[in-house]
Amino acid sequence: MSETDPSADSAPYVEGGAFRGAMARVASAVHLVTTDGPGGRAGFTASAVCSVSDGPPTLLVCINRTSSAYAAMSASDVLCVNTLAADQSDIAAAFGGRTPMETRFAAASWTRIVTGAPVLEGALTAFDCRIVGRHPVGTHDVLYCAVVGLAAPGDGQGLVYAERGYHAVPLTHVAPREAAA
Ligand SMILES: NC(=O)C1=CN([C@@H]2O[C@H](COP(=O)(O)OP(=O)(O)OC[C@H]3O[C@@H](n4cnc5c(N)ncnc54)[C@H](O)[C@@H]3O)[C@@H](O)[C@H]2O)C=CC1
Ligand SMILES: Cc1cc2nc3c(=O)[nH]c(=O)nc-3n(C[C@H](O)[C@H](O)[C@H](O)COP(=O)(O)O)c2cc1C
Repeated sequence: MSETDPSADSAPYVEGGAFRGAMARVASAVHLVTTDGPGGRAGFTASAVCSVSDGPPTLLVCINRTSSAYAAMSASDVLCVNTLAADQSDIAAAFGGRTPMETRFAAASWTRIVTGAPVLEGALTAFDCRIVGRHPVGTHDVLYCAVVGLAAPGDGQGLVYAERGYHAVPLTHVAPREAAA
């Protein structure tokens, strides 16, 4: 474990509930992170996904070690980040917990491209990845993912999660004041 130790610093962590309350204000894209490997087929809904670098193309994914998908993700070298479209909140809910894995996957159609990880048909876009690093931080593991395949991006609207609910991205362009002048 290589967490920052707050006792080595003057400021302790804020309380977890206050942190989650603040994070509820932060709108995030919604993804299904899926795998298929020695631990079987598994997937979970994730908002903690981030682009790390384009050289080489790398994403990070954060997974709670209590997740029912954790054992399969740990046993696998591959995963796919399937970014959801606005009309896919039902499948986000299905992969968001307390649903058996086979029921989750039965809720949609799947394909495979490079690694064999499940690629969601109709996703806004999908990043097929090899897992190249794992780093525990608190309750979660951060997975570093080399992007080795892309599914053709759809032309729909994106799905975002904010204020504890799902919303469509209207893509209303807002120009900074100086750019508009
Ligand atoms: N990064 C994660 O692990 C996330 C987990 N969730 C799960 O979904 C449940 C419902 O979430 P909400 O309805 O949004 O209400 P909430 O009040 O539990 O969470 C509000 C926000 O805090 C963050 N968050 C929640 N749980 C977290 C966790 N364990 N680790 C890191 N960040 C976390 C997320 O940004 C979330 O949107 C959560 O209790 C959690 O189990 C939801 C979003 C992100
Ligand atoms: C919108 C949303 C975003 C989520 N983001 C994450 C995430 O980034 N990482 C994570 O480990 N769990 C995340 N979760 C929670 C998992 O999808 C899932 O609920 C959790 O792993 C427990 O599921 P289980 O019943 O399969 O154990 C999120 C849930 C929702 C609804």
